[in-house]
Amino acid sequence: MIRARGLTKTFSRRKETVEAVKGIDVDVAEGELVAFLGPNGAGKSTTLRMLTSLLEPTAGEATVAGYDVVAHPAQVRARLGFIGQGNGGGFSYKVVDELHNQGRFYGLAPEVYKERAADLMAALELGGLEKRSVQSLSGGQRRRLDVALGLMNHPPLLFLDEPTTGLDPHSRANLWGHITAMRERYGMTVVLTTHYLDEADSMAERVVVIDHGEIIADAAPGVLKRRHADDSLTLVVATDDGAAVRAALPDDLGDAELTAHGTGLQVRVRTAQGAEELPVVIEALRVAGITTTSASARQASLDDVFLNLTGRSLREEAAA
Ligand SMILES: Nc1ncnc2c1ncn2[C@@H]1O[C@H](COP(=O)(O)OP(=O)(O)OP(=O)(O)O)[C@@H](O)[C@H]1O
Repeated sequence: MIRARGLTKTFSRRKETVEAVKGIDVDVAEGELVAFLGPNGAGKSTTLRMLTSLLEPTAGEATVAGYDVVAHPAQVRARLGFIGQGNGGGFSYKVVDELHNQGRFYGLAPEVYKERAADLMAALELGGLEKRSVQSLSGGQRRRLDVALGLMNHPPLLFLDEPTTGLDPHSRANLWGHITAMRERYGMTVVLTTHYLDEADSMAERVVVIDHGEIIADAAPGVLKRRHADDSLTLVVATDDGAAVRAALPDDLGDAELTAHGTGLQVRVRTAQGAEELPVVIEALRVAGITTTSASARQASLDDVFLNLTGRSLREEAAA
């Protein structure tokens, strides 16, 4: 569905040159749900804008739905829905007029766009809001209207630029439910950008991690975590004999970090096995005569992946 090679965008601002996207290669197959994840300014929006033909690449090439984005922008646009950051159209328009205008924009016949608008309003929980002005809608309703606008031409490919930014957790979950339902209904390929780690982790089938205009990792969230981060186990033991603790721990664990904890020690180890390793560790300590007083396992997150790849925390950068 998407094939990009050496895609590059350089902006010139006064004397300054910004290399926003530095020669990325990416393929997206039909039906995939892919999230571009990265901090502010990483080049996510610029990539999306090139793939949607809104912005001409400085170098490289991309085909979307079989058409070159530079040579055939009209054919590309006819096959995709694009939901940018906080658009939502003319504020004073009524919801239903916005959808009908979008249908006219795509050259649909009135009976077609009216039926689609009614269908999408029902499917996206916008029923009853037809006559309301766009500016009177809540943030979550606005984003659902954005999704409806992006789907008016029944595109085989949907691009969403930070669809859930600014929404509360409940509205985010609700919008996700709608995006996945729409995807199943229309069999769409979905490409989105986000800087919400948990969202990329739980919703995307594939995460393309982008930093400073380059793709630094590209795989399913579970694969990224297995490849680039470890789960960790934290235990508190009732002894302050660090050497005995180290000697008792199974050999396949990483180096243990020991810190004083009351009269005992807190033990932190990395493991590729996850929580299943916890009973094994507790038993190994018990056999060595060491009592464990508390224990927990923490799963690796995509933030650990980003941290291990870049030395920076995406969580902190996203909050900054
Ligand atoms: N029109 C422009 N003119 C000059 N520089 C630009 C322009 N658009 C983007 N940039 C710069 O290109 C870089 C990448 O920006 P881009 O918006 O693609 O990042 P992003 O990953 O989408 O970030 P965000 O999450 O903040 O949207 C940034 O340094 C940005 O300042």
